[in-house]
Amino acid sequence: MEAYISRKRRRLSPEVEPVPPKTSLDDDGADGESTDFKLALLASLHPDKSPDVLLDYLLAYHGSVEQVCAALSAPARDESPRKRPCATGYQSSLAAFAKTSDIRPASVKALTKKGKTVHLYAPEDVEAHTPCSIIHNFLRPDEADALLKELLVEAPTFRKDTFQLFDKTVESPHTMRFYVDSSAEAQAQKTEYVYNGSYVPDVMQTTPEMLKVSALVRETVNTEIDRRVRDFYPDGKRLKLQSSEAWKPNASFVNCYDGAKQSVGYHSDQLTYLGPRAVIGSLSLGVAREFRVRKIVPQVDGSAADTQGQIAIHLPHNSLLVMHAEMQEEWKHAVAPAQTIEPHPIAGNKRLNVTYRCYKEYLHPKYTPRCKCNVPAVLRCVQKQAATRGRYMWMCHSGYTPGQKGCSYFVWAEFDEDGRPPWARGYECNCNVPSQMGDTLK
Ligand SMILES: O=C(O)CCC(=O)C(=O)O
Ligand SMILES: [Fe+2]
Repeated sequence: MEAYISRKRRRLSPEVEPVPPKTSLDDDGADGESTDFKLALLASLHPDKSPDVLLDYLLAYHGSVEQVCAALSAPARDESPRKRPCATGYQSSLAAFAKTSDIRPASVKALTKKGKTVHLYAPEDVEAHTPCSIIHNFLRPDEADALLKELLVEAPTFRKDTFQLFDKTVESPHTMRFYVDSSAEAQAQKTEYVYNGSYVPDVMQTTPEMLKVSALVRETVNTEIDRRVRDFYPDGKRLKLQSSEAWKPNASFVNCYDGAKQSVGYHSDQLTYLGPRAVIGSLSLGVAREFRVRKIVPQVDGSAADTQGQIAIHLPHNSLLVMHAEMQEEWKHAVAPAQTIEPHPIAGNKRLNVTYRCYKEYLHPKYTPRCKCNVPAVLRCVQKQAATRGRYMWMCHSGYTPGQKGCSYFVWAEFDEDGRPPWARGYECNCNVPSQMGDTLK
């Protein structure tokens, strides 16, 4: 359902984003050396330091052996690096190297450089350096196992997401299914909601364990949103266009990754039915995998974008990752293929993932603009082009899928401070702020 596979885009109009430059972020970096090699080098230079300590330094200095050596040779610091936390046996924390106030996202310096991957394990590092927060051991072990078992029964009938790219049918390298909370809603989804220009025939009603867990996810995600706003956002206020209503999941994509090679390419989730500044609660079960995120760097005058590297967040069994309101518009995420995986006692080689989402009634396709092909338009946010970055547009679904027949329909989208469109109940005209869309929406 999501635009999982990275691809070049055809240019629609000067207002729409240009073709992004191709990037390769899966290697070990511009200097070409692996972390193991760097650790071996550091160990030979600093035989008095344990590999754990050297790894912490390497992470803190973005993989630069030179900077680690300089730091280790400098006179002793007052605050020596904190002992590694040991919740999962392999966790490391960057927090020992920076005061908390220095690493709030508002002031954070780029943690990564182009071509580098920084691995984060500790919740305090994840929330300081990415738009996500993570809760390990989220459910009681028996609850997590019950949900996992239920999903393992469902998973063999999941399908690969497909869409048309020129004359080819492209498949995402994992399987999935979409669930909604009632059978009436499942029926409506099949006949009313459009994804990548097509109806989705395979929508199911949320299973009993998923529904039970949904209530727990709801409570925790709302708490996490409040904490994020209070501790991380400017002036402790919600982001502009972020809904002030409580987050209430009513739909979910369930993903299955069977074996190390199954994956999802870099993408942002579609906002068409979630609205601006959407929050998603993503529960991982079974095999632990790496969730990679990278910030989208604005492109000024055709300059090279994507100059930052990526951050890998480790998602063990029974962890809840909250993707906060700044995630979909400003970052991309992926589940990378793994070199090796550790089989899970119940799931074997499979990872199951439930992404709980809040579909907004006012974004039902009966209300949203239709393109000239008479198909409900998709909602997109300009991510790269610096001049229009952060503005939303309704456009023909074909606009982002090369080779798809469609029209060039495009209008800027308008929302009030709460992210509600003009036709929603409670919409408050942002009359005292410049319009999001100019005069284009009829
Ligand atoms: O498997 C995951 O953790 C992420 C899945 C995802 O990105 C999605 O469902 O949109
Ligand atoms: Fe996603």
